[in-house]
Amino acid sequence: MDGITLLPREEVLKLKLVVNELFLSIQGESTFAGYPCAFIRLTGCNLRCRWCDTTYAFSEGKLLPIEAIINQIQKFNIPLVEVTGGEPLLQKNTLHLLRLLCDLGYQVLLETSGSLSIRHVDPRVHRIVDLKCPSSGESEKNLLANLDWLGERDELKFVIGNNEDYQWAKTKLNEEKERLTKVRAITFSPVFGELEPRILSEWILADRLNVRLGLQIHKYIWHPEARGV
Ligand SMILES: C[S@@+](CC[C@H](N)C(=O)[O-])C[C@H]1O[C@@H](n2cnc3c(N)ncnc32)[C@H](O)[C@@H]1O
Ligand SMILES: Nc1nc2[nH]cc(C(=O)O)c2c(=O)[nH]1
Ligand code: SF4
Ligand SMILES: [Mg+2]
Repeated sequence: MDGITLLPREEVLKLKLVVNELFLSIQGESTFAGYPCAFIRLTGCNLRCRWCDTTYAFSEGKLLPIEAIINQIQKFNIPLVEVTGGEPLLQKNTLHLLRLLCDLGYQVLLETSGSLSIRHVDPRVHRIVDLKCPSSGESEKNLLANLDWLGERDELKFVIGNNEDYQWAKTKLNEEKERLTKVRAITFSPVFGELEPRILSEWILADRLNVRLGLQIHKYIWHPEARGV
C-alpha cells in the first residue's frame, strides 16, 4: 500500500468508502475491551478465514462519503472509535479516514488482518493486527514485514482454533521476539464456539506464557451472531 497524499479536510470529506455498518457498542476485543466504542465496519475482505464471524461484511455495504461517516460518529458522542471490517485496509480511502478521525481528536483503533501493510497507517492509530494461525486457512497470507511497524500503541492478536494453532503461535512469538519488544499487548483469543476459553487458558498457564487471553466479550453480552454490537 502506497502512502497517502495529505489532502485538505474538505477534500477528504468528499472521499467515499463502502460501509457495512456504523454502530455503538461495548468494545469487545483488545486492551480497550469494556469501553463504549463507536464502530465503522467497512465492506470487503481479501481473505476468507475459515472461522470468520463477519462474512456478511464481505459484500454487503453502501458507498458513503467520509463526511456522512463522520457525522454519524459525532452523533454517538464518545471519544473511542474503531475501524474494522471486513478488511478495512482494502479500501485506499481508509488511510484518509483514519487520519481525519485522529485529527478530530478521537482515540482510534484499527482491526486488521495482518495481510496488508500497516506501514502508512497514521501512527496515532492503535493498530490491532492479527497473525492468522494455520486453522484459519489463511496463515500463508501473513505479511510478516508488518512486525517491523508494530510499536507501543499496537497489539498483536492470534486467534487460536486448536492446539496446533497454539503451538504455531508460541513458535512465532519465539521466532519474532526481537520485533515484538515494544507492542502494547499480545493476545491469544479462542475461535468462538470452537475452542473453549478454559482449555486455552490452561495451555497458557501450563506454559506460563506472557500473553493476554482475549475473549470477545460482546458475544457474552449479546447473541454471538448479532450484528451491530
Ligand atoms: C471480523 S475481523 C475484521 C478485521 C480484520 N479483517 C481482521 O481479521 O483482523 C475482527 C477480529 O475478529 C476476529 N474473529 C473473526 N472471527 C472470529 C471467531 N469466529 N472467533 C474469534 N475471533 C474471530 C478476527 O480474527 C479479527 O481479530
Ligand atoms: N463489540 C464489538 N467489539 C469488537 N471489537 C472488534 C470487532 C470486530 O468485528 O472487528 C468487534 C465487534 O464486532 N463488536
Ligand atoms: S480477515 Fe477478518 S474479515 Fe476477513 S475473513 Fe478473516 S476474520 Fe473475516
Ligand atoms: Mg466482530
